[in-house]
Amino acid sequence: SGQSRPMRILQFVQSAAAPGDANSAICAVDSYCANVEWAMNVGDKKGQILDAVVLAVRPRWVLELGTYCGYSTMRIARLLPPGARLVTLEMNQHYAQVAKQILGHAGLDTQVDLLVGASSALIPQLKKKFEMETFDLIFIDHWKASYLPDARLLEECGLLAPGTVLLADNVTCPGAPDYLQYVRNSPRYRSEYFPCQLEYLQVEDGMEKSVFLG
Ligand SMILES: C[C@H](C[C@H]1O[C@@H](n2cnc3c(N)ncnc32)[C@H](O)[C@@H]1O)NC(=O)c1cc(-c2ccc(F)cc2)cc(O)c1O
Ligand SMILES: [Mg+2]
Repeated sequence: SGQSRPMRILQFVQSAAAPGDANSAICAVDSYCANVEWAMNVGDKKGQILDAVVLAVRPRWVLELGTYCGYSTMRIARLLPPGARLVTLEMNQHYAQVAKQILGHAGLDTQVDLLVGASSALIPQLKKKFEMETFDLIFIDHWKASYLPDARLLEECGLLAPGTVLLADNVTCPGAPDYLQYVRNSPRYRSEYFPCQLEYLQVEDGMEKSVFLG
């Protein structure tokens, strides 16, 4: 049932997770994707690394590139301090619609602004749209070939401040070699690799945490 994988995930969350309970919605997605069908959520192992970074940064402004079904969106939003905002960008209208409903079920839609469109078109509009200056944390999890051009675009748009943390998923699998080479060799970043496993599988993956130095 459910004409798409995201729809099937949504239906399972709606049936299995307690409304308003973010942790039960996160558990429901992980349970479905670990036992029924794989999906490209960051998952619980890498998700714990994401959680630790969010808690360490205590961000006022967070940007997520690549919402998909909203799994990592939930993980971040549930840990935000009061008044903090999470802006998440998703270019696929159907995925965005599913994510909106999953976030609503989890009771997390008030902290989150979900924009539908390509990151390269939306990033230049963010300062004006949200009347903000810079992001404290950026979670990068969209097309792997877009990681580097979008990191450069964020720099050019003045959306990074000294101390801004960029956390990138999948730097090993599927991989983002040009992005890794850039953040590891640029004097403008201090970069650190967190080895992990690909979501729901025994395949090696990892996340790269890069602090912008200005
Ligand atoms: C790219 C996707 C995540 C989402 O990103 C949105 N998106 C794209 N480009 C843009 C943009 N330019 N602006 C806004 N949104 C944008 C899209 O529509 C997807 O919903 N993620 C992945 O492809 C992904 C794939 C794998 C994976 C690993 C091993 C395999 F054998 C097969 C796949 C694992 C992961 O952990 C991923 O994250
Ligand atoms: Mg990913």
